[in-house]
Amino acid sequence: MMHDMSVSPAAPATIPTQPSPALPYDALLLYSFGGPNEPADVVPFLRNVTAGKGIPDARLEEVGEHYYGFGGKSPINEQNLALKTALETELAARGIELPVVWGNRNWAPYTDDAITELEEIGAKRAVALVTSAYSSYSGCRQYREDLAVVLDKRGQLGEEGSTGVEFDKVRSYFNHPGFVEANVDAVLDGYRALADKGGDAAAAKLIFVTHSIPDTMEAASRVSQATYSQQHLDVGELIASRASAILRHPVEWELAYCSRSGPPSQPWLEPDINDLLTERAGEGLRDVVMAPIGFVSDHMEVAYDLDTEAMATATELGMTAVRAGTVGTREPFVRGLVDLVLERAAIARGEDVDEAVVGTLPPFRSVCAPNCCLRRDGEPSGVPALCGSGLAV
Ligand SMILES: CC1=C(CCC(=O)O)c2cc3nc(cc4[nH]c(cc5[nH]c(cc1n2)c(C)c5CCC(=O)O)c(CCC(=O)O)c4C)C(CCC(=O)O)=C3C
Ligand SMILES: [Fe+2]
Repeated sequence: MMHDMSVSPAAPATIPTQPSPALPYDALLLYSFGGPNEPADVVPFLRNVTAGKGIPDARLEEVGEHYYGFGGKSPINEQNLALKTALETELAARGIELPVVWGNRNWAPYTDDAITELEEIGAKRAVALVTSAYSSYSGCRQYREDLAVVLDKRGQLGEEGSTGVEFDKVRSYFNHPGFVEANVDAVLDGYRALADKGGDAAAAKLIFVTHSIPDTMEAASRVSQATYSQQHLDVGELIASRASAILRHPVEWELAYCSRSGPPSQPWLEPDINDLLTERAGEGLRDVVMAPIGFVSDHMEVAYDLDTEAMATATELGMTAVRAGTVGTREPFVRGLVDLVLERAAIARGEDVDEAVVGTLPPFRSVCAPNCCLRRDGEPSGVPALCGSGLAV
């Protein structure tokens, strides 16, 4: 394996590999959601996120309070900077020259800022790495649409796609070995933390948590081989069975959701983590490890919905609960992301690639299908999207 430095003598990191394994790409776009840095950012950030989404004002005020409770600052930006540094370090260690540019859909540095930076460094063809592991409108297509919308505003969207910097995207990576391995490590740390807290690890339930989405978005996400929830269930089984093998006791697990929004009349994926804790406590469950596999780092949803709200619920119910970490900058995750970038590059070069994958689902598409991950089934978004087979909506 390329990353196994033990098999080759130490080489200076400055010697470029010829030809670069990242070709045809000359830059990596670390593409994320964004979040506020200070109280004055909160309302404009929420406006950016919710433009035209029909989220009730009451929900927005409530979410605003979550941010104000943390000084108006989301942890997400610092975490993305840490991931950027980790990616740069991993690329340098492998002798790969590929500048990393960071951009967000909803806060500075915006997509537009990132494209400007790409132009400034002379990039012609970038590969986008989105900070969402699972495929759905929110975690995939919305990023692809944002690229097209921003290029259009810059006067750089032609019939065939970008007339400026070109973009491809790394596939949804929830079932890549690096992501799964890092989550197994995080879950094992969670079980250790539970034991430290006096919990009964052998009797504990492992509850995976992810962001809820509307049922309609879930249904539309199936276009790419398996729906959003099925993707979680597939890696959940894998993470739990691997953790169980290492812990040497059975690990029972379930999937729960957090951060529901939208009007109450609109069905979203359930059970909510708080409802599930309440129900299981009623059945006698005392010990819980919550593992937020739906998030790649400790976003506000993790800091508020899990560490604050769900923890309070668990405490009220008399449970011993811990929250496992997110993959963050864990070594297997970062290594896996760089492997994925090189895999995407090989696909772009037209090579026959053996895509690394774990679980029962196939590797997700690197080039999205025309109707992939629409917002709602059968309803074309009306917005062109990059990184697919054509600009078709
Ligand atoms: C699947 C999914 C992910 C996981 C994948 C990924 O990681 O990308 C995710 C991530 C995130 N969501 C975030 C924040 C928000 N999401 C909102 C609203 C929504 N999210 C949705 C889905 C998802 N969202 C959906 C279907 C909506 C309804 C509106 C719509 O249909 O689009 C709202 C509006 C208020 C509210 O309703 O809560 C906010 C403020 C932040 C930043 C956190 C921080 O600051 O640390 C992050 C990383
Ligand atoms: Fe969200």
